[in-house]
Amino acid sequence: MSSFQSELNTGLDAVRQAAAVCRSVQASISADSLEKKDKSPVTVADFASQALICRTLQQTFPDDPVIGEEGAEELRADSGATFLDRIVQECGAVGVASNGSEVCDWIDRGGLQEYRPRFWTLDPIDGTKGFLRKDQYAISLALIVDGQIQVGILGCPNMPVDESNPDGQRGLLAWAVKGQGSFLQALDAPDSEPKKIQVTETADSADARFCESVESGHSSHDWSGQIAAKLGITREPFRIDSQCKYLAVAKGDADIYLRLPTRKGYQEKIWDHAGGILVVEEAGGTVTDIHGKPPEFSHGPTLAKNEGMVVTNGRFHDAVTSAVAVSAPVR
Ligand SMILES: Nc1ncnc2c1ncn2[C@@H]1O[C@H](COP(=O)(O)O)[C@@H](O)[C@H]1OP(=O)(O)O
Ligand SMILES: [Mg+2]
Ligand SMILES: [Mg+2]
Ligand SMILES: [Mg+2]
Repeated sequence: MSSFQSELNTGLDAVRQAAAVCRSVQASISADSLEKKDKSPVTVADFASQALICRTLQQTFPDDPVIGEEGAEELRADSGATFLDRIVQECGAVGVASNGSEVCDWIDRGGLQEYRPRFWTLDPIDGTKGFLRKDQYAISLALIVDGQIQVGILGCPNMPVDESNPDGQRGLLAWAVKGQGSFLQALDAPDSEPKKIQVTETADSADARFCESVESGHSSHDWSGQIAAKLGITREPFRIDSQCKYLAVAKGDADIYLRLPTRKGYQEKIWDHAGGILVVEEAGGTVTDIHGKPPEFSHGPTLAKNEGMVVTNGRFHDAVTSAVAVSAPVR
């Protein structure tokens, strides 16, 4: 078996199962809970997704630690009992019978806080705001060995299977193993032939389409506007939530993804990037932080030595980081 095949297959199974839970919970969000800005659906889905993925990883790789976004502390408190019941129910709905204490133990398998030579990192729902708006979100899982991302997986349950038909079938699963390319499959067609994906061949940055966060609190829209002007970009930004932006670049729907810090001192979390980065790099793209430095996955849960992120198809990466530098606001 070629390298990391077992890790990849286990990760793909885990992400498919988590996607089923996320979809079922997202479908239950009512207009009423949207109106009330009720955050409980995303809380239930976040925890259930992390529980199921950590459970699957534990079964196949019992010695592998996980740096996951969530922890079960609040669920173990008396005030968490109602949530915990709902999470147990959601796990049951995808065929995983459990009880509250098991679910909490699975979630807390994601509690590694420091660097290890081999670990997984998991964002059980990336883009919680998109999830609540019934829009885009991602499930991101990656395996890091000696500081290098070796396996990256993105589950994107709401991404259109055919970009030209946004109202058609939805749900994509993308993955990459280092050195083996990036692949894409419809989430609901696990037996279909995976399609190799490639970034665009756009050579002039002025022709580029860039994507960025919907939320201006997560990535500065003012700054990206100035960068676009410097690069001569006239196309409107493609705003989507979550690591779906990495997928958009990897499969050629966009040429650039900018993540620009809104304040000094924010440390990006490794689970917000690891899965997406490998999928872009193996599709031929380039990823650095805003200073042109490669992301460093050897400092625990955050990218402590990096700031923001710049993702391109690799044709004009230095021009983009230069435009970022010359237009940097005083922070
Ligand atoms: N101040 C912030 N700056 C950057 N990212 C943030 C900030 N606050 C939350 N996030 C995280 O940004 C990501 C969403 O980014 P985007 O806006 O591109 O969809 C999520 O990982 C979200 O966490 P979460 O995983 O809880 O949703
Ligand atoms: Mg996230
Ligand atoms: Mg998250
Ligand atoms: Mg969160």
